[in-house]
Amino acid sequence: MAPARRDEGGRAARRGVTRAVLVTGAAGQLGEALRRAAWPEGFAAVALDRAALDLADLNAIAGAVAGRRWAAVINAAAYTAVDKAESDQVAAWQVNALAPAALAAACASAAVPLVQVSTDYIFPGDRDGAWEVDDAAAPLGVYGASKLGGELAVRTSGARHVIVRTAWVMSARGHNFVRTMLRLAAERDTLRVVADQRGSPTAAADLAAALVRIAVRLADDATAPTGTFHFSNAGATSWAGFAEEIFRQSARRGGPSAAVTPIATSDYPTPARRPANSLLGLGAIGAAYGIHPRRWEAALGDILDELIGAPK
Ligand SMILES: NC(=O)C1=CN([C@@H]2O[C@H](COP(=O)(O)OP(=O)(O)OC[C@H]3O[C@@H](n4cnc5c(N)ncnc54)[C@H](OP(=O)(O)O)[C@@H]3O)[C@@H](O)[C@H]2O)C=CC1
Ligand SMILES: Cc1cn([C@H]2C[C@H](O)[C@@H](COP(=O)(O)OP(=O)(O)O[C@H]3O[C@@H](C)C(=O)[C@@H](O)[C@H]3O)O2)c(=O)[nH]c1=O
Ligand SMILES: [Mg+2]
Repeated sequence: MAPARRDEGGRAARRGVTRAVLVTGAAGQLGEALRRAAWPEGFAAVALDRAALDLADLNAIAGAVAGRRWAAVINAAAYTAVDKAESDQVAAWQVNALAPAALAAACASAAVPLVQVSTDYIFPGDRDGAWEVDDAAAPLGVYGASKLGGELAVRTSGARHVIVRTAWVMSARGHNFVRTMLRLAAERDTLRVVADQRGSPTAAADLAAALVRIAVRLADDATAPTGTFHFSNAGATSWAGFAEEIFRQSARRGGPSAAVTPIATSDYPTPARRPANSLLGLGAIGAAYGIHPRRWEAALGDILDELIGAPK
């Protein structure tokens, strides 16, 4: 348990009360990481997967929030299939915008703070430099647009809230670029990967630790900072640079690797357009919450330790 949090959690623990935080999307990368995260003494995650709470069911959402005195709610569920969303708009908006609207309305009624997770893909990506929390959003695709709809619903709900935008989430489990690259490398010697889209890979575990800190602070402190923040691991790369680092670190551990041929986005046609630059400015979350993420290469190392083993 995190010693820094003993005071807040300790009071509840002494009273024998566990303060429960409702987590949606329990089976996703972030939901799993929130379940495994180190919660401070006195706090526990109650993580619900789709079978336990289907976000397509707005009445079920209202019932889940009203059914218990939650310390906070973290919405880790989302429709994350970026390309499929282009031809499946209603489903994407249902999960990414209407469900957060229903969660936020229920949180507002129950006076429960809400942590909503959003994405770098709400930005157009059409200039260099990091995107700051108050920069104008202009999503290029349905996924980003639906996630922006979710932000707006939460922001206007009256619920005390924090919206955390993140990027390029990776984990030893679930669907992500690291696992895709390792799988493809086992089948091919050379992979073509786009080199003109830049961003920051982010370990689900690191994001989860930041969200735990934020949710606990919101639960404990009525003056905790609210609003919109960014969290990614530190540093920037392209998808091609990311792939090269995956294979460099995988090879060091005796895992699969492949040569990476850098290509242009125009040579890798996909249904959804993606931002060319989606770097997120981390100043706001550092100033408000004292959260200063480590570099993405180190976070990737932990994931490969888990997937492959320690470096030889
Ligand atoms: N993955 C990424 O690269 C990025 C993610 N984000 C955001 O981070 C958050 C977490 O994403 P991540 O964990 O990576 O995503 P995943 O795709 O790994 O997990 C999303 C989870 O949401 C669940 N879900 C989808 N639809 C419903 C529904 N109708 N009812 C209940 N649950 C549902 C899925 O359930 P099931 O398993 O049953 O399909 C899945 O377990 C999301 O808000 C996402 O938009 C932001 C930037 C990057
Ligand atoms: C598999 C593959 C992908 N690519 C390209 C396609 C795309 O431009 C880029 C990344 O592809 P992916 O489909 O893995 O990533 P994508 O689904 O776009 O990932 C996004 O997911 C959502 C949920 C987010 O919120 C974003 O932050 C981001 O993480 O790599 C290649 O160039 N070569 C390849 O072999
Ligand atoms: Mg994808």
